[in-house]
Amino acid sequence: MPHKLDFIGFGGVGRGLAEILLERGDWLKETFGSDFLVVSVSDLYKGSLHHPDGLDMQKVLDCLKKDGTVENYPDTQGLVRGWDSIETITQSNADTVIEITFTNVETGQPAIDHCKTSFKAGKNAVLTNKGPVALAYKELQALAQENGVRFLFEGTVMSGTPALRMPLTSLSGNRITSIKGIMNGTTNYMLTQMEQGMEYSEALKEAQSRGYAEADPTSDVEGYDVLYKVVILANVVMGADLKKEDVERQGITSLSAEDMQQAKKENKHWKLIGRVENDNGTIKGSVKPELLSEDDALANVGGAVNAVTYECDLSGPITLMGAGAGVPETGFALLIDLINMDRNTI
Ligand SMILES: NC(=O)C1=CN([C@@H]2O[C@H](COP(=O)(O)OP(=O)(O)OC[C@H]3O[C@@H](n4cnc5c(N)ncnc54)[C@H](OP(=O)(O)O)[C@@H]3O)[C@@H](O)[C@H]2O)C=CC1
Ligand SMILES: N[C@@H](CC=O)C(=O)O
Repeated sequence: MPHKLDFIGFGGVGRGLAEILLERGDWLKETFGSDFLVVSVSDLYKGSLHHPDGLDMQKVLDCLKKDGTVENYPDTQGLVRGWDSIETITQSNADTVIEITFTNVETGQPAIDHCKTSFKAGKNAVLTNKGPVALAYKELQALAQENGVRFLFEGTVMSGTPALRMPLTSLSGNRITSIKGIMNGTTNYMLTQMEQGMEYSEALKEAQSRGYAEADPTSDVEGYDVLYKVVILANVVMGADLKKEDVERQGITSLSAEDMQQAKKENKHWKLIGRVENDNGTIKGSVKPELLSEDDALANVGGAVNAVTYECDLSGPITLMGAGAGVPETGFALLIDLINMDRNTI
């Protein structure tokens, strides 16, 4: 039986996963026994399609490329058009909802409701949307468990780089006492370009065109995106109950290309650093630009690459480095959750 998927939201990340499934669907079936079938795509402005026997995703992508919407997807018997996100989740025959709408840094909505509706309908939810995990992790995890379904979200921190699964699996048995890292691809890309002389606004435009930035890039440059990742790491990896209001936050908007170049002359680099620290039993989080000297492991992490160090009491510090954002990379994060779901592993 195929593993049937609803795509709720269909922007860059949705396209990333769709392209991966088209390119290596047969291989995934042969290698892992995972047979993924997209039965719905529901996007606010691009439109909505559902077919219980599956959509032709090449045709969906072709329509989007040509028209920017799925309106001209060919009619076939059984095709349903126009369902909104909630109708799709409640009425489709999918097993799993892929929640890839924008991250709302104020309320986490409508994604929190998308997750709740999925669980109550007996569907798993896999997301890269940080809102539900940062604001309602415990409640959603409990609801998923109550309904016997899975809640997976590897791509919420560092896209396809396993910043959550690695500490939760390979580092287990350690006490992780602190986490520190560069956790935003957009700003790290911008700071790297600004070090080379590019102006702030040009660097932001490039990061947006490469698919790294949030729908509203204020979230990236003002540090909200990293704040959410800090809360997720604290609560999911360190078992804390950190709230977004508890986290000190400062973004990169006060840094200019001149600041970056001046620092470089002194063999230093400005980086936007997220931290989670255990301060005598109280877990604290912060986000702010820090001036790192060359001997710091994070100083030369450039472009959209991110890196995070987990301070572990048994294994010592372990640093993970890889893509922090990007279309295929984040599509892959969804894929790895889906494969682990099929294997019944975390
Ligand atoms: N891009 C990246 O590198 C990474 C992104 N993420 C997260 O993944 C998620 C998706 O990112 P990305 O694809 O880049 O973002 P995009 O902004 O490209 O896509 C989000 C899509 O969701 C749609 N949408 C918004 N609200 C609704 C709704 N209520 N119902 C249906 N569709 C809706 C938007 O519609 P429209 O535009 O048509 O209005 C848009 O097409 C975000 O939450 C982001 O934070 C996480 C890690 C990395
Ligand atoms: N906008 C984010 C995307 C991933 O979470 C970033 O730039 O890191």
